[in-house]
Parts: sequence; structure tokens; C-alpha cells
Amino acid sequence: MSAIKLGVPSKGRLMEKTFDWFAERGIRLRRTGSEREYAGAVDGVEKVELVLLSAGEIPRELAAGRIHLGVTGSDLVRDKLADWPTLVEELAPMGFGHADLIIAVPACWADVDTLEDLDAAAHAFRAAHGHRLRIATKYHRLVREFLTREGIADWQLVDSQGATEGTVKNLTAEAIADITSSGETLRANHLKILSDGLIHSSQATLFASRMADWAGLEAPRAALIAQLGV
Ligand SMILES: Nc1ncnc2c1ncn2[C@@H]1O[C@H](COP(=O)(O)OP(=O)(O)OP(=O)(O)O)[C@@H](O)[C@H]1O
Ligand SMILES: O=P(O)(O)OC[C@H]1O[C@H](OP(=O)(O)OP(=O)(O)O)[C@H](O)[C@@H]1O
Repeated sequence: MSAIKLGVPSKGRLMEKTFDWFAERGIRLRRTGSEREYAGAVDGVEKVELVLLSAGEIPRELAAGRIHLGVTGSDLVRDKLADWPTLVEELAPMGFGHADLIIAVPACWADVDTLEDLDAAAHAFRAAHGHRLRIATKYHRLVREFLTREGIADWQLVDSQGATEGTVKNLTAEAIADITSSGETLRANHLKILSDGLIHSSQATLFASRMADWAGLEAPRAALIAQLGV
């Protein structure tokens, strides 16, 4: 008997708030087994199975059709999937997990407050140093598309999978593109956001896969969507 596979973040704030969001709509998601065992169950709706996954892997699993529904950040779907609207459907923003993907530069760069200023600074940087200004990020697709669309030249991305704000102090980048929520990490690392440097405002979002096999699952899908009110 087939069932709808629902992918949910396996740890941390996103997992807890996802469980709360479904509970508020009469569906109980729960871990089965130990804290460390990634098994789960769904009560309150028929033919839905819980799959606990890393938030970062949920976009790929949706695109591959290995899960039917998935909860993850809207930033991760846009960054990890080329042409994401053809692969997944955005069913509902969930109202938590808010974070802004932004571009930030050293606070001491008095002449750089906008993208236009960054463009000028990058040009001058290349002339002075013989290589392009480095922007550290893990959001390669979103940052590349944004800078290209905005017509900024003379930059290069350097990969940073964590502690991205530290790369400027460590002299491995001149600027960063990362998510911020409270802004504390940026402040602590003496970085400032460009006034027009917002790339994407992210929040946890429920997605449906366009690539999964929904045959025979139309009725459970309709029942679930109705119960969730999305
Ligand atoms: N303050 C925050 N710090 C980090 N991520 C946040 C924050 N607020 C919201 N998010 C969102 O949470 C998601 C990332 O979650 P998480 O770090 O658990 O994912 P992950 O890449 O799967 O992590 P891991 O690889 O450690 O399992 C992104 O969509 C991000 O926008
Ligand atoms: O604006 P703030 O409230 O300070 O939050 C933003 C920070 O949180 C995230 O890092 P996380 O703790 O997930 O670790 P990471 O460096 O591994 O991404 C993000 O990458 C920022 O560094």
C-alpha cells in the first residue's frame, strides 16, 4: 500500500516548529524510537508517512521524487534546485524559520553602502590586487544569479560551508553572502549589510514535488491539503 512521504527536518528549531505547525492543524508528527533514530510516525491523517531528513537535503529529495511533500527553507529550494518551479510547488509559507540572505561588507568600508558602491570597490580592488574581490558563501546559485542580475562585475565566489562571517577576519574573503536573523553574528564580526543587498527573505515552507509518483494518492493528498487548510 503506497503512502504520501512527507519529508521534515530531522533536528533543531525547524523540526520542532514543523511538528508544532502540523499539531495546530490536528496532525501529530512524532519521532519513533530514540532521539538518534530517524524514524517517525504521523497520526490524525491517513496514508502519510514521515521521513526525517536534513533540511539541506529535502530540496534534492523533492526534485528526485523520493518524497512527495517536504518542509524546508525557501532559500534552500531556490539555491539547490535549478529552475525550482518546474520541480516543486510551493504550497504554504509556514511563518517560522525566518532568515534573510544578504550581502555584507566590513563595517569599516565607509564608502561602500550599496551594490553600486560594491561594484566600484570591486573594480578598484581588482586593479589594485590583480584578482577579483572574494565573496564567501554557501548559497552559490542565489548569490551568482543576484549579482549577475544586478550587473555587478569583478567578484568571485569562494565556498564557505559554515562560520562564513569569519572569513573576512581570516582574510579568505573581502565580503560575505549569508543568512542573518537577529543580526548578532554580523555585528560580532564587524560586518554591515548593503542597503540594497537583500537577496532573499526565507522562511520554512511546505513544498509538493512535481516529480513524485502521485498515482493512487490523489484522495489522501486532497484530505491532507484540506486538513492543513493550504
Ligand atoms: N538563525 C538561523 N541560522 C541558520 N539557519 C536558519 C536560521 N534561521 C532560519 N534558518 C533556516 O534554516 C535552514 C537551515 O537549516 P539547517 O541548518 O538545519 O539545515 P541543514 O543545511 O540541513 O543543516 P545540517 O547540514 O547541519 O543538517 C535554512 O532554510 C535557513 O534559512
Ligand atoms: O543573525 P543571527 O541570529 O546571528 O544568525 C545568523 C547566523 O546563523 C547561521 O549560522 P549557524 O549557527 O546555522 O551556523 P553555520 O555557520 O554553520 O551556518 C548563519 O549562517 C549565521 O551565521
